[in-house]
Amino acid sequence: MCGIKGPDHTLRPVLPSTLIPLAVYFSPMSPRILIAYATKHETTREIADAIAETLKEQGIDAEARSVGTVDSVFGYDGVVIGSPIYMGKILKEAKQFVARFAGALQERPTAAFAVGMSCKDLTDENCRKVEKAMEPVTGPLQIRGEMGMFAGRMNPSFAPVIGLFMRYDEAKTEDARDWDAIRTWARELPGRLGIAAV
Ligand SMILES: Cc1cc2nc3c(=O)[nH]c(=O)nc-3n(C[C@H](O)[C@H](O)[C@H](O)COP(=O)(O)O)c2cc1C
Repeated sequence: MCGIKGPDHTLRPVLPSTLIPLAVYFSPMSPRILIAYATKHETTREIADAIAETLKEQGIDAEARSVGTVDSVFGYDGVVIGSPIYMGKILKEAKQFVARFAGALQERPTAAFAVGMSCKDLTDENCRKVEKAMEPVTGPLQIRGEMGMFAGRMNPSFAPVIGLFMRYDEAKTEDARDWDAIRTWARELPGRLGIAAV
């Protein structure tokens, strides 16, 4: 084989410069996954960041972005949509994201996760409430595999008025995020989306 010695003393093949753009075009690229999140108090953003980091460890080109900053989902091989739940509903920004990109989202594999204090105790009733809240995402899209249901973070400052009407255990300061559960779910995402790392 024709080759030159690289600085690390391994043989490197020589490509005529005219073929380099072709080689770049055909070289395997890392699959790209978008984690599009809505948030009011950053809890869900931090979860989306942890999911992106976990995917990157698997060789996936993952990007966590607030739903409002996404102009297009073209170029992504899969999309994950995450929202916190407030008063039994997901944030309107998450609904708007799904409505805005519905066509393109239906053409690519999608996964979803919800964040809420009810996810601390996933009884059948709480699961049903979370599933109901996520219907604006799961209804129009073919969500792959199990939806992530992650306990969030609570602070009375999140709800200065409504907080007065919450039970003490619902309104107290608490970070109930289970990072192991979040990372385990994220590690299973490529399989769920049918995307293989290169
Ligand atoms: C006013 C208020 C209402 C909430 N309602 C719900 C709810 O209906 N179900 C639930 O599971 N969690 C509920 N939560 C908890 C939030 O989902 C939790 O604080 C979440 O971590 C917030 O995420 P964010 O920081 O990304 O906005 C509520 C929190 C507040 C402050």
